[in-house]
Amino acid sequence: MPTLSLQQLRTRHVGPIDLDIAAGECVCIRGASGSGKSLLLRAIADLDPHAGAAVLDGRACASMPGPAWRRQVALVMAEGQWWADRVGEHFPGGCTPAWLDRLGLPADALGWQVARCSTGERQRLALLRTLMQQPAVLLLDEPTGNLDEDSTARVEALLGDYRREHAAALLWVSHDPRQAARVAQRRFVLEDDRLVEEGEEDGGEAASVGHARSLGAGDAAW
Ligand SMILES: Nc1ncnc2c1ncn2[C@@H]1O[C@H](COP(=O)(O)OP(=O)(O)OP(=O)(O)O)[C@@H](O)[C@H]1O
Repeated sequence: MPTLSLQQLRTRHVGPIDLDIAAGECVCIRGASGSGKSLLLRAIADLDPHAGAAVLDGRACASMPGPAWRRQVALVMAEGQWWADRVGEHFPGGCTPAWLDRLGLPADALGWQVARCSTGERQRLALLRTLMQQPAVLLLDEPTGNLDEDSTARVEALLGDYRREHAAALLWVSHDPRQAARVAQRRFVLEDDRLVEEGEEDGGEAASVGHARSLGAGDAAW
């Protein structure tokens, strides 16, 4: 059974989409600016109007309250949302220095005022905050969009470890085809309101509409 299953999912701009993402699999979506990638992630997180169904381990989104769904199917937006002044107030369970260090953040970062954080610091802290909740699915909206090369590598490595250690399903929106090739087992482009699967590295043509196969043994390990 896939971890996340999108069944005839339609948003204002996209669909219907059928897509299964297996436990431990990363699927990347690229597409032109304005093609509807963020709206698709927001619909899966049940934050925007949509038709069709999103199903987590056999349980439909519609069968549970939105906050409970989003604890398991977590949307990570570029800079996150911040409701308190101090960074640490957004980490109710705390965060060890080791986790902060993995993203190149100092041990005292939880004591910072949110207002002083740079865009890239907010992006990394928002990601860490979400990982602390240990969601089964991560909906990642350009998670390295504001980051330099070193921080991008750190985020990619951390998310790779999280995916493997938690058998998490990742749906990763990126504008960078090289990043998509590095991090994802399957890659799609959002074109003409539908997901078109990209061909393999041997130059194969874009293959199919977003009906998914599950991650199989021997798929690329990242
Ligand atoms: N609340 C809204 N009402 C009407 N249209 C909207 C709304 N929110 C977004 N849109 C439009 O929907 C389209 C898709 O937006 P979306 O943010 O999903 O694009 P995107 O593919 O993520 O783009 P980018 O790569 O630039 O982030 C855009 O044309 C946007 O203007």
